[in-house]
Amino acid sequence: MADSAQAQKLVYLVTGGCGFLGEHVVRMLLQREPRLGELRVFDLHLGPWLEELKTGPVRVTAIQGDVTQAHEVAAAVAGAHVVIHTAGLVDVFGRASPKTIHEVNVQGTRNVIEACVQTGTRFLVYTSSMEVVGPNTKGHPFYRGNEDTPYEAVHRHPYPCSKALAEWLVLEANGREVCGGLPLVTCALRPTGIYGEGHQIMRDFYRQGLRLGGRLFRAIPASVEHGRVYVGNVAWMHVLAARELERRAARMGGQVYFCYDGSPYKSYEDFNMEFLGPCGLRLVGTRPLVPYWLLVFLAALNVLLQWLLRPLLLYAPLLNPYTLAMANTTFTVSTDKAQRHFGYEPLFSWEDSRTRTILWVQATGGSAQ
Ligand SMILES: NC(=O)C1=CN([C@@H]2O[C@H](COP(=O)(O)OP(=O)(O)OC[C@H]3O[C@@H](n4cnc5c(N)ncnc54)[C@H](O)[C@@H]3O)[C@@H](O)[C@H]2O)C=CC1
Ligand SMILES: C[C@H](CCCC(C)(C)O)[C@H]1CC[C@H]2[C@@H]3[C@H](O)CC4=CC(=O)CC[C@]4(C)[C@H]3CC[C@]12C
Repeated sequence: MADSAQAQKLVYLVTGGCGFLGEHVVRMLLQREPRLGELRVFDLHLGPWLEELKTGPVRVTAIQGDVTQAHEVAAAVAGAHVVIHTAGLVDVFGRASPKTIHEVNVQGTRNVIEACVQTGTRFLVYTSSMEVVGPNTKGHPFYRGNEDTPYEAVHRHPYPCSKALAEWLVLEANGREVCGGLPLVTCALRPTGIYGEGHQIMRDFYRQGLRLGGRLFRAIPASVEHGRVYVGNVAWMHVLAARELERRAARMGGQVYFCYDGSPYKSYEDFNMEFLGPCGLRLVGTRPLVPYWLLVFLAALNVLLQWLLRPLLLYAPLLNPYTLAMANTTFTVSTDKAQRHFGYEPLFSWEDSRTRTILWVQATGGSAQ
């Protein structure tokens, strides 16, 4: 009895813990992981909100660091039981160079794996992405697919290339002997497009709509389905996967899981309107108002402008050939693998997820926060 009361307190490390998803993972761990003794939050940029967490019963350690620096990662990992590696450079707009994206997403992940091996940390959950699968460069639809659905995953863009390589490294590391002689257990979670409180792009669309007099203009056919998942459920899935990796190592080790919940299948724009509509915006047009060839032209023009303006300023609009292809290609998942392997059920219903997101857009959408 004394044993269970004093059950081992665990040290968790969350890389990228101050990002959009990372903050939700941090807060979820504090709320829902009873065995948590210390929570290390590692990020290039630490958020001021971390301070308020330091007053609770769990020791919260903020570590400002860079995943590309192996020694900084090793110092943060040393003594941790579990690592949740969400840090990443999410850039599909040409803000960062391909080299930087590779360094952060691939070398950063390699550093995390090597740190686990060197310091004896046995459990690693990696935040991968739907993008390691697709949409591919050929624009093939992936319609309600699962982890075993055959799909030609071909990428050229630096972001999906980096995520695919990093995911491969993580899965390949499963079973490696860590310091102390025990095997490393890893798995990768693949969110589709995440939404919820803190989602910058949602706020950008809201502000754009306000500037356009409360309207957004349909650019993508309503029939194109784009997979979305609520950030709270993605965070919960990370917490649960991290918890269950030890108990279900044989089943979960080296596995990939799409992140899913009850969010409806809709086009990217119609889905956003679920939140932006109640905030007073409307989507004009039942069909795209701009012909597709013109969007393709404008996307190509944006690439040219980005290149021409680079010496003067960073021009990185939302529309480019890659984002257009992403929004214009059906990619949705339908799976229960996480439920079967580690008992995942979404923590937030669609109604909750929607309400929480609407309240957040209303509260912060028009402000500079
Ligand atoms: N936002 C989305 O829809 C999706 C995101 N993902 C993945 O989820 C993870 C988190 O993404 P978001 O929260 O959306 O992005 P984010 O940009 O809000 O968070 C990433 C965090 O990583 C940190 N970071 C970046 N470079 C770093 C470095 N060199 N060293 C230490 N920390 C560094 C950033 O400061 C940031 O706090 C990423 O790995 C991303 O690839 C996967 C699927 C969908
Ligand atoms: C910004 C895109 C929408 C632009 C619409 C247009 C061209 C008409 O203005 C977004 C469409 C799809 C998004 C991506 C998708 O949800 C999957 C992602 C997974 C990740 O791992 C990171 C984020 C993202 C690449 C996401 C980024 C924005 C879109 C391209």
